[in-house]
Amino acid sequence: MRTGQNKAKKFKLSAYEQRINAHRIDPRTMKITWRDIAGLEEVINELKKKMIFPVLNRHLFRESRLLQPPKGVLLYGPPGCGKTLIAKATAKEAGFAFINLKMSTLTHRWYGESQKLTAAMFSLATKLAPTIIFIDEIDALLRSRSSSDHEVTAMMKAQFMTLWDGLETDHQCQVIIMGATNRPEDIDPAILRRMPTKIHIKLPNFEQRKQILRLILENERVDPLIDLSHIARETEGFSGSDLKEICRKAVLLCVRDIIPSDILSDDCIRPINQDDLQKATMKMKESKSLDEALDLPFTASLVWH
Ligand SMILES: Nc1ncnc2c1ncn2[C@@H]1O[C@H](COP(=O)(O)OP(=O)(O)OP(=O)(O)O)[C@@H](O)[C@H]1O
Repeated sequence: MRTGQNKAKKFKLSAYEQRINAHRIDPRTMKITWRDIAGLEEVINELKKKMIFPVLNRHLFRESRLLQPPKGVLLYGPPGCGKTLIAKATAKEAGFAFINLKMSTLTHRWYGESQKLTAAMFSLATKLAPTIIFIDEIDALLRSRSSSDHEVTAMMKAQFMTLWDGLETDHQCQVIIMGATNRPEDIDPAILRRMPTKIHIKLPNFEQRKQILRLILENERVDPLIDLSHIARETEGFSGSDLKEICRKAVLLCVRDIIPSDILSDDCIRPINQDDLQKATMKMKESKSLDEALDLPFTASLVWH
């Protein structure tokens, strides 16, 4: 398969394209595959059917303008539920070039700069096609238009849409914008129309939480008596990212048991047991309720306490 990495070498890139190119990830070096995502089979199947299949089999749809892959896909839902994971795995599995940007990468205090970066993003993606441009926090710029819009923002939004429509006209050009947001209600309706495939990635339910826990602990040493159903029941309202943090905290409990012994053999860290997972869950609950009390968006704490 000819990947974006190979193709990029064949093209001369402008200075602005090179700046965007710094945000490109070669699908061959990407580690994430469908196997790294638990509980989202329906989402994966929808993406395979609506996006990957038509791009990889474009010869079948050459004559039809109606059977083209969408030029835009919106992934929306609460933080930490796998939107970025899904976008990366889609690019990896399909072998598409992947440009991973935050909206803030394109915005510059000088409109001229923003305009050139936006144009470079589209031109680089076209050169590398098939390409997924993944834009996290897509609502940050492409919010509903209002009279309070800064003139620069309004102009940039207009330019973005014009270039996007240019892709639409060239129906053989395989560039797909995948936007992610926690606030779909804030996105400009004109932008939403350009993303006909909208996928809601919700907080995981009981079964999904169990599957995520199983996957995260797959390669860890765990006590065979561990009851993941119990932890899944205890963690209603938790995201995949929260569950990962619980497992990380549980591993830290095992490590803490061996400190300060100094000579360590491979199997000196005991397996994670139910008690570790339950203690870690309690810690996470406390930390989440503190964040809620302070009205902070929850971010997994990186400090063990
Ligand atoms: N369904 C899942 N299966 C396996 N791991 C998951 C799943 N959902 C979340 N995770 C874990 O949570 C981490 C964060 O997920 P990700 O960055 O994809 O969330 P996101 O929805 O893009 O969040 P944000 O809106 O904050 O950018 C992942 O790296 C992974 O470890």
